[in-house]
Amino acid sequence: MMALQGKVAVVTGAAQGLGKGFAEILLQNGAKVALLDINEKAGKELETQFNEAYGADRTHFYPVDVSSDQQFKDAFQKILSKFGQVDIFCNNAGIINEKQWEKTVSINLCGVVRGTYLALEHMKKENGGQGGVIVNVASLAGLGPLAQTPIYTATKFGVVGFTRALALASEVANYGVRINAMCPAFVRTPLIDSFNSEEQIGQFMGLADFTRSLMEKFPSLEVEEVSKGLLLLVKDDSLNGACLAMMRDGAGLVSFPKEIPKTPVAL
Ligand SMILES: NC(=O)C1=CN([C@@H]2O[C@H](COP(=O)(O)OP(=O)(O)OC[C@H]3O[C@@H](n4cnc5c(N)ncnc54)[C@H](O)[C@@H]3O)[C@@H](O)[C@H]2O)C=CC1
Ligand SMILES: CCC(=O)/C=C/C=C\C[C@@H](O)/C=C/C=C/C=C\[C@@H](O)CCCC(=O)O
Repeated sequence: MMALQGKVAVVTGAAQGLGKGFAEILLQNGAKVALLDINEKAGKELETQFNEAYGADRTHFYPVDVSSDQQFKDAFQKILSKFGQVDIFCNNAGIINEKQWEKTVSINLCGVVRGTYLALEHMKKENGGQGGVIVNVASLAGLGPLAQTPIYTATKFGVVGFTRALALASEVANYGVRINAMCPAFVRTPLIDSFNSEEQIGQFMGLADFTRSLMEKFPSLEVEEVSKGLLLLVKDDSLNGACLAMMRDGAGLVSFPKEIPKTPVAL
């Protein structure tokens, strides 16, 4: 198991919700944490709160829009200057917006790719790196479709596929970096009310009742529960290419079929 004492972690979308919970559990386990978020006010407030709670200079906030290549790269350089290294990188920032769908793709998928590649270039042994672990936050909607949010679903399937492919590349090329995905069901954060918002859901507002039925089938998790899942994926150094599915009735590592299950058809 990876010891976190003295390790340096980066969490995107850290100002609230799951990212805040992930940052806190990493601090509680001895890591230093760089908080990245587009919400500067909330990020600075959280930096103060965490430094008071866990010790001065254990946390630093960096205002970053993960859809901006330059902002992400600039922040990463500042993090290396301040902390000297990055051992853990959690790509968590994400939105639901089916109307501004290119924005959703740029944040949820492209933002994860940007963060992953920044971390990998720094961590991989062939570049003189010390190795490390990257956790990409997908969703259960990256394993099973959410009818009301086809674009959000597409981005989360993309995060799962990208994470699994890069984990395999890391294994084959011996990068010394583990890359895993988190696939939680509904979690009690501000994001969960998106399905009621015409501004975010647009043409799919009529499917709100279907989502409500799904929320009965998959009752909401608490941030604290999901944060324990993050800690597992970070600490268990046997896990690479793992997808942790998390639902109220329990969590488990997804077993992807070696063969594609199919029903034969006559062509
Ligand atoms: N809440 C839920 O039910 C579930 C959420 N997830 C995923 O977990 C991640 C976090 O979601 P929540 O904490 O629930 O959402 P949230 O809306 O509470 O927090 C998201 C955070 O990301 C930040 N953010 C948004 N756009 C950004 C950008 N362009 N650059 C940097 N930061 C940005 C926001 O300012 C906010 O602090 C997302 O990727 C989401 O898809 C996955 C499964 C379930
Ligand atoms: C409708 C989307 C929305 O507005 C609210 C989303 C809330 C949280 C974010 C999302 O990541 C949660 C996804 C939970 C998905 C749960 C189940 C689906 O994957 C359907 C699985 C298909 C099935 O087995 O029924």
